[in-house]
Amino acid sequence: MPVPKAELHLHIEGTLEPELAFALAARNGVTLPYADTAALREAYSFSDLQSFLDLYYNLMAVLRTAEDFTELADAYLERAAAQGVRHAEIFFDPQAHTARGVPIGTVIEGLGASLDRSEERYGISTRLILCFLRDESAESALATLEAAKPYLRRITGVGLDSAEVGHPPAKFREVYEEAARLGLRRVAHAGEEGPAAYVREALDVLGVERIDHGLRCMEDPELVDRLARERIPLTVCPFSNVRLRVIDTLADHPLPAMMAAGLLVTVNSDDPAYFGGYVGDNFDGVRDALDLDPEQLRELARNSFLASFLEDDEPRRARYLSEVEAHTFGEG
Ligand SMILES: Nc1ncnc2[nH]cnc12
Ligand SMILES: [Zn+2]
Repeated sequence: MPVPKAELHLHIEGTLEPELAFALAARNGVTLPYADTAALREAYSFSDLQSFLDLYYNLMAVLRTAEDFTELADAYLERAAAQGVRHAEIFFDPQAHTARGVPIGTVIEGLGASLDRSEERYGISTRLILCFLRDESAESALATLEAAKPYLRRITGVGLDSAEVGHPPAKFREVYEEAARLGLRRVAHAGEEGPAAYVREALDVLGVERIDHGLRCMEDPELVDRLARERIPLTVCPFSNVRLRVIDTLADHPLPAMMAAGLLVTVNSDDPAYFGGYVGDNFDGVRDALDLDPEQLRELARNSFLASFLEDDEPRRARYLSEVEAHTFGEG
């Protein structure tokens, strides 16, 4: 049995498996530039973040109706449940859909229909985090937040993703200020390909409560001390880091060094359909490649709930944490 865990860094569009992509393409009359699922899978060889993003955005063309988004989320939740996920805080990229003429309401209500029955069907509590594309303009991010206002009851927080280098967090100061005024939680990708300075800026200028990835903080010991002291969670994605060539191999991953430095790190899957595994696979991968012992794995699982946005339901968080403490580690 896999250890109970929360997944806090998961792009729902990154769970689009080739089989579902082809099924949706057929249903929606979209032609994909790949002969079949095997040919598509062969394209999953990336040289960096941008080479992945190009394919990731192109494949979204198959997502058109609310039902498509519902099916996408259902498929993720079913897989996540099988890997021990009890709570999921799910990113989505509205601008990638509105740019193709899919209304934001279609996206949010489609995802929402799946999330509404997630607990009952899959035993997973959920939150939704709206991400701004940092390679689009600040004005576009503001317009996206404005368009999301009728749906805010479904949205817990905002995030920042897409091509990092050259798009520093400060570009989005205004939209994060507005998100804070609306009572939204704030996170941002930083220090994935971009420098440690972007991590600092996300904290100081955007007021984020969690850093997504954050790996490159390790180049700045003062920043590491601060992140540890302030208990700022880092949502690390080991398979993603290897596939996007942020690190060479899993055995080189700084995860153990991050834990030893006292950082509140969590393990996540990022875009599991593209990077070779879901969150339980990432746990197994780091366990094997980095020789993590059961107490380290328990710490990672515990951290996932401590770092989650469950402040509105502390009894639930306490229940999940006691499941972690009661877990017996065997092979998983
Ligand atoms: N790993 C990642 N980094 C930045 N943007 C993303 N969008 C989806 N996955 C991403
Ligand atoms: Zn990500």
